[in-house]
Amino acid sequence: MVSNEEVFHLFSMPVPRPTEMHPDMASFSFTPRSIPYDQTALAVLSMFEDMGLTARFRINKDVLSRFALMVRKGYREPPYHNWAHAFAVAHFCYLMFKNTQLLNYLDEIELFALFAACLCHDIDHRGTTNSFQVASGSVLAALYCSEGSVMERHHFAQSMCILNTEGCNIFIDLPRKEYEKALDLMRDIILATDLSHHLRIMKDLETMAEEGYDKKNPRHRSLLLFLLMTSCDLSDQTKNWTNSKKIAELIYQEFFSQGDLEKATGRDVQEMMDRDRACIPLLQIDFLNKIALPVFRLLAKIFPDASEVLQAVLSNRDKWECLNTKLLEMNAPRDMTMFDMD
Ligand SMILES: COc1ccc(Cl)c(-c2nnc3c(C)nc4ccc(C(=O)NCC(C)C)cc4n23)c1
Ligand SMILES: [Mg+2]
Ligand SMILES: [Zn+2]
Repeated sequence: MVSNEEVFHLFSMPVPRPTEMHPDMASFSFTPRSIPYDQTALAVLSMFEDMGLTARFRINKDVLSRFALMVRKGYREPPYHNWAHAFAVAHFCYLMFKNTQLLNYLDEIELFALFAACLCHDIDHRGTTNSFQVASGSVLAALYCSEGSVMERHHFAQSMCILNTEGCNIFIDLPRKEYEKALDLMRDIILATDLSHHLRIMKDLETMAEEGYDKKNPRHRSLLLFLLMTSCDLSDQTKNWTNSKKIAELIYQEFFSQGDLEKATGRDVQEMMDRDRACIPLLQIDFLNKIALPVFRLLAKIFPDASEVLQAVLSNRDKWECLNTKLLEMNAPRDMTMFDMD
């Protein structure tokens, strides 16, 4: 639970417009990680306000304050899957609202659920993967491994716990039908953050982009929400090279810590988790080519106003190619030590 002082401190502050917090907060090139941790809760309120969600859904300011603080507190401190990641993910959702005609594609309840899901989507992450949960026989695996998406089911369960906490339910004043819709959307969107789910629907996403988005088609509406969620989840790759490289450093700190644990317990280690075998530039080129670029190509095709983010990802992929060539020429290691170099 968050203290009443914390809630009162946030609740009593006038909510600035996002661009009053940071002049370029509404532009795709803005890096949300440059917002200090102690300003992020106010920034969440500011984005809710600026998207018109507070007014449209009569979200009580002290409930929204308590919700934002509870969600932030629900994150642990692994190198990557922490509150800074969740905040950056939600900020990209806000950028899509500000830079595209998002409400011509989705309705407001879907935007509300998407933004809330972005904030909550990795809550209580331990910095380890679904397969690690199952292999290590964790409590979460015991709870969820029969359905798969172990961590994502836990993130959703934790989110529901917060909504069921006194004074934290931002959906509470919605009419019953909209309330149920919002929670169903939260569930489907958070479960869709499992990359293996994304890989399963890639063909359907491509078909939808080919045919053209049809907002009267419920399947298209769901697919679009999942594409938007994955775009937000990978949005660190749409920023400048410094950001992209820093994110890789954080992710491989997490992956290699898991690999160390797996080695210590005599289990098989995937190459991308093994600090002695992983070649970071090659792994990143592979991830950008096979996962991130297809996502942002689809996003740019459906939202031409977002084309600049695809260019940024292409540029980062090219930077990894250059860096890989340079390290090869220098016969330099391409492991964690590469992050010490510029
Ligand atoms: C959308 O859900 C997630 C969940 C977890 C993570 Cl870490 C990410 C994520 N976000 N940014 C990145 C970057 C820059 N590189 C990554 C390299 C590999 C993988 C990975 O999981 N590879 C195995 C899989 C393809 C079977 C994920 C990477 N990633 C996204
Ligand atoms: Mg996740
Ligand atoms: Zn995430």
